[in-house]
Amino acid sequence: MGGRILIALGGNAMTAPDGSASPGDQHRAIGQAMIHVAGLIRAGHQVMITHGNGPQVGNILLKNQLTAHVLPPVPLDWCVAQTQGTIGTLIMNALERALAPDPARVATVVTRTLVDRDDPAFLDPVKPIGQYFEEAEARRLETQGQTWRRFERGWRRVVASPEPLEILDGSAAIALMEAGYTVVAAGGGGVPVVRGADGALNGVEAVVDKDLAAAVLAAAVYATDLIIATDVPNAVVGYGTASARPIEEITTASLRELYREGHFAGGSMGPKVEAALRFAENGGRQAVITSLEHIGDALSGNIGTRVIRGVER
Ligand SMILES: NC(=O)OP(=O)(O)O
Repeated sequence: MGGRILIALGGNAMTAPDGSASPGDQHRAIGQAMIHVAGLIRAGHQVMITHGNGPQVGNILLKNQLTAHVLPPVPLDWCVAQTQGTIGTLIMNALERALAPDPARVATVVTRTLVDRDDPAFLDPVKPIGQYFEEAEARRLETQGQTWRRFERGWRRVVASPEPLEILDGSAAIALMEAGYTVVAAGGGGVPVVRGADGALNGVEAVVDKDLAAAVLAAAVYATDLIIATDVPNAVVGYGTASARPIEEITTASLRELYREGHFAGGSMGPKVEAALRFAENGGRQAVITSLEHIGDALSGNIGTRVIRGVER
């Protein structure tokens, strides 16, 4: 029997290479991703899956806006919950297909993530969601109170992304896993909620970063390994420069130093590196950042950026 592995699936596992998220694109990408996940399950690992939702939640929000004249718009936390249901369903179908003819037990847990109402992130939206637009359209939507930022590929809406403090439904995920299910949990970073003075939970308008939520989930479910699947085989030092080099095995101390030096872009590799560091610093056996097609081999020791706790000797 192998370890208990949490796999965090990035956008390329759920959308086309250009980031478009049509139903066909999502079926194809998830179907491909689950072939790799099935390899880990067949190798005897207990697998839990979490996933992003940036393109999907942005699309739902846009539909809200376009239909506001006929239907009451729903809050952003509801949109996140919808993406957990849709993407969870696609993952369950695709994983069962990938494991056939072996029997598969797969379940998705609608998962809430506790955040702090006073998190300064609510005043500084940085999380990109949805599709890329031309500047003119972004500027027009800004006049309606939205925040947009320019990225390499165009303009994208950004929303608040508070720190995940606790995965509130981690115990349900563990119970299902111990009953033999492959569990999908904390999709899209989890549905963000805050606790009121009376102890009651309420949703808030935000999208939690799925990699940072994955680090919290991994600790909550006692995962031995965290695999962060993305679209590049390794994190890179000096990305975009002549001296760029891929990072292979690295200690938390060395990677933390590179992180402080600003080698990893916010909103892309930055949160993945931070999540890997948090997991390994808090006692996880190893965190691996690698491309989707390599996740089946990610535990063999020669693939991706492998973060292990410790300092260089
Ligand atoms: N919630 C989230 O971080 O999703 P993406 O990884 O798709 O941006």
